[in-house]
Amino acid sequence: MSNVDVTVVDINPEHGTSTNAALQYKDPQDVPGRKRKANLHFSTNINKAIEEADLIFVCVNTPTKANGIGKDAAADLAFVETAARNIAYVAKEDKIVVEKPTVPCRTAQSIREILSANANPGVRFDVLSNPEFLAEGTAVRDLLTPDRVIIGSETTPEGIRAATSLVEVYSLWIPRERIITMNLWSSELSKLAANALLAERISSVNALSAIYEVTGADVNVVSHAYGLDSRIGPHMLKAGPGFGGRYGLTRLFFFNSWLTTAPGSYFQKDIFNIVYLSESLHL
Ligand SMILES: NC(=O)c1ccc[n+]([C@@H]2O[C@H](COP(=O)([O-])OP(=O)(O)OC[C@H]3O[C@@H](n4cnc5c(N)ncnc54)[C@H](O)[C@@H]3O)[C@@H](O)[C@H]2O)c1
Ligand SMILES: O=c1ccn([C@@H]2O[C@H](COP(=O)(O)OP(=O)(O)O[C@H]3O[C@H](CO)[C@@H](O)[C@H](O)[C@H]3O)[C@@H](O)[C@H]2O)c(=O)[nH]1
Repeated sequence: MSNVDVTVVDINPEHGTSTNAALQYKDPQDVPGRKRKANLHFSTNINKAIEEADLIFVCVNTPTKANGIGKDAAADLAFVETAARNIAYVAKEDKIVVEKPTVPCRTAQSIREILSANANPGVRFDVLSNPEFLAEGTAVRDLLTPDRVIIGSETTPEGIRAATSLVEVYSLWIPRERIITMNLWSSELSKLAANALLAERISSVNALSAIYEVTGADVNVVSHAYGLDSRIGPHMLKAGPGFGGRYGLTRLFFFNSWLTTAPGSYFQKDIFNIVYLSESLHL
C-alpha cells in the first residue's frame, strides 16, 4: 500500500482516531509482525482530509433508530447523511465517496442526492457501495484476507470507472478474483442478506440443539459431523443463547424483538434492519 496514503479521521477525538486507534495500530500485538507505516495517518481535521482525498470512505455508525418511524427496527442514517453533507460542502474537486456502513438498500442513492444537492459548482461525486463483512473477533484477519470484497457502482461509464479505482486499491493486497463488482443495490443487499442467512443458520442449530438435549446427542459432535458436508461447511454452527428457537427463520423474522446477540455484536441491529426492509416492501 506504499503508493496509497490513508488518513483516518473521526468527529470524536476521544473515539479512536488520533489516540486509541493510532496506539492500537502501533501495537505489534494487535497486528502481529506489523508496524504502522508512514502512509497511515490519524487526524481530527476532517475538512482537510476531505479536500486532499480522491477516495473518501464513509465509515460512520448506523445504529437502530431510537425514535420516530422505524423505531427499534430501521437503521438510523443521520450520521451517514451528516457526513455526506459535510463532504459536499467541503469538496472543491471531484471525489469518489465509498459507502462502508451497513445500510438498507438504496441508501447510496440518498447519499448521491445529498451530495449533488449540496455540491460546490462543477464538483462531481461518484458513490460506491463497499459493505464491510468483518466480525469483531477476527477484524484484522478479515481485513487482510477477506472471503470477498464487494464493490457496487452505478452501471454508467463514470460509475464503472469509479469502481475500477477502488478495485485497484483492494488489489494491492487481495487476489483479484475475490473482488466482485456489481450494481449499487445488489451490493447493499449482499451485506444484509449474508447476515440473514448466517442468523438463520445459528437459529436452526439452536432449534436442533433442543432435540439433542432431549435425546442425549452431543451437540458438538453432531455439528462437527454435518459441518464436514461441503454444502454446509463448518462455520457459524455453534449453539448459543442469542438465537432462537425451533421456529428458525420464521420466528426470527416475525418475533424479531426476541433476538439478542453477544454484547458488541452488530448482528442484531443488522437483522432488525432486513426485517424492517422486508416489512416496508410488504413481503
Ligand atoms: N464493527 C464491526 O464489526 C462492523 C462489521 C461490519 C460492518 N460494520 C458497520 O460499519 C459501520 C460503522 O461501525 P463501527 O463499529 O466502526 O462504528 P463505531 O460507532 O465504532 O464508529 C463510528 C465512528 O464514526 C464517527 N463519526 C460519526 N459521524 C461522523 C462524521 N460526520 N464524521 C466523522 N466521523 C464520524 C463516530 O464518532 C465513531 O467513532 C456500521 O454501519 C456497522 O454496522 C461494523
Ligand atoms: O457459531 C456461532 C457463531 C456466532 N454466534 C453468535 O452470533 C453473533 C454474531 O457473531 P460473529 O459473527 O462471530 O460476530 P460479529 O462481530 O457480530 O459479526 C457478524 O456481524 C458483522 C456485522 O454485520 C458482520 O460484518 C459479520 O460478517 C458477522 O459475522 C454473536 O451473538 C455470537 O455469539 C453463535 O451463536 N454461534
